[in-house]
Amino acid sequence: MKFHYHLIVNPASGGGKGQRHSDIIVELLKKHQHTYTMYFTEYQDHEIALIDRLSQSTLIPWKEDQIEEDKVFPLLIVIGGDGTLHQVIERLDYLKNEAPVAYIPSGSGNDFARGFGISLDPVQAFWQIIKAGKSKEINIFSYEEQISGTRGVVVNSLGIGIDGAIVYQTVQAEKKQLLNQFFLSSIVYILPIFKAIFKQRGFPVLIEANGQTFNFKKTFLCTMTNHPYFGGGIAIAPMANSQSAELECVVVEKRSMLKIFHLIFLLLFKKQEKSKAFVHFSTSKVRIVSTTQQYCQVDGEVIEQNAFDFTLQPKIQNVWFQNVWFNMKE
Ligand SMILES: Nc1ncnc2c1ncn2[C@@H]1O[C@H](COP(=O)(O)OP(=O)(O)OP(=O)(O)O)[C@@H](O)[C@H]1O
Repeated sequence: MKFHYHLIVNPASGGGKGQRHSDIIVELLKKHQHTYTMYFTEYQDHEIALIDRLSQSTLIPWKEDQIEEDKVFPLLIVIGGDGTLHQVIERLDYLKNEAPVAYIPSGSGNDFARGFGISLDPVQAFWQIIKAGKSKEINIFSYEEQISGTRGVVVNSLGIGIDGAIVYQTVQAEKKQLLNQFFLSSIVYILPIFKAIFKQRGFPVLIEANGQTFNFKKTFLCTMTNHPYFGGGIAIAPMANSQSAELECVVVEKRSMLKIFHLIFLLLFKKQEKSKAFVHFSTSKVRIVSTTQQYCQVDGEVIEQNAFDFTLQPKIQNVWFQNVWFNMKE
């Protein structure tokens, strides 16, 4: 079987990492005499139009029993951050196209790559794709939200409360920074986190899972994830297993500020289970009802303040990578 690689590149991801990584990958493709076509995203959500076009004309599911020596399989490779990958996978899901997706992580957070064992080094990630040789299935999850009538997929995590508020405050700070060239960029990322933490009030959440109903009166964070990482490598759920078809549901209740900062400290050492404010459980399906106006994040993108009634369950995604790393330099 031969391959033709179709590369969707978000050059702006990771502050230009997408462009730099795509240059490296193109060099490798040329050197190893692979054929390829490049598609650069030029504006926000451009991935959707590109997937629509490729889905109609090119992308097909991988069928193990239809492999032929002289046939060429069109393999999609995404070069971008978690947001780009989310957009691509969500659109393929919407179009019911089961084509496999390969991925070169090039964002600032790269939680999907950390969670599923893809190297953050583009050369290593390239060989994880080339050496894979076939499509495989992983577990991500899908959601339906009753109040807005929306549905979609989650490749990393979906959270209501403080994580949504931090993403919101960070986006606002980034917008302001564009107007103020002299602002220190590291402060731009630290200040919104503190602002969100101090502003976040405890809020009621109802969770239905595993045939039980849980009522949390003063929720600070309520996050569903299928692997350990969120927020750019923070192991919010170290117990989550990316190989299992279960979701990990994490709830933190608001106590005093001192207890919140103690929990953040424990989090840095993956010892959060020592805190009584930290609750977690695994489930194959979950409903989360939050009746007050809260921010929500889906794979690091913010949903404006609202009430939410989410139902989430695992979903199979076809991917093209081996989670074995290769000692290849180029
Ligand atoms: N050329 C572009 N300019 C600006 N935004 C773009 C462009 N191409 C795609 N986008 C948008 O960028 C967002 C995704 O960014 P992405 O998450 O991949 O990078 P990141 O934010 O740097 O990484 P991470 O999520 O890992 O922190 C999507 O909303 C996508 O539509």
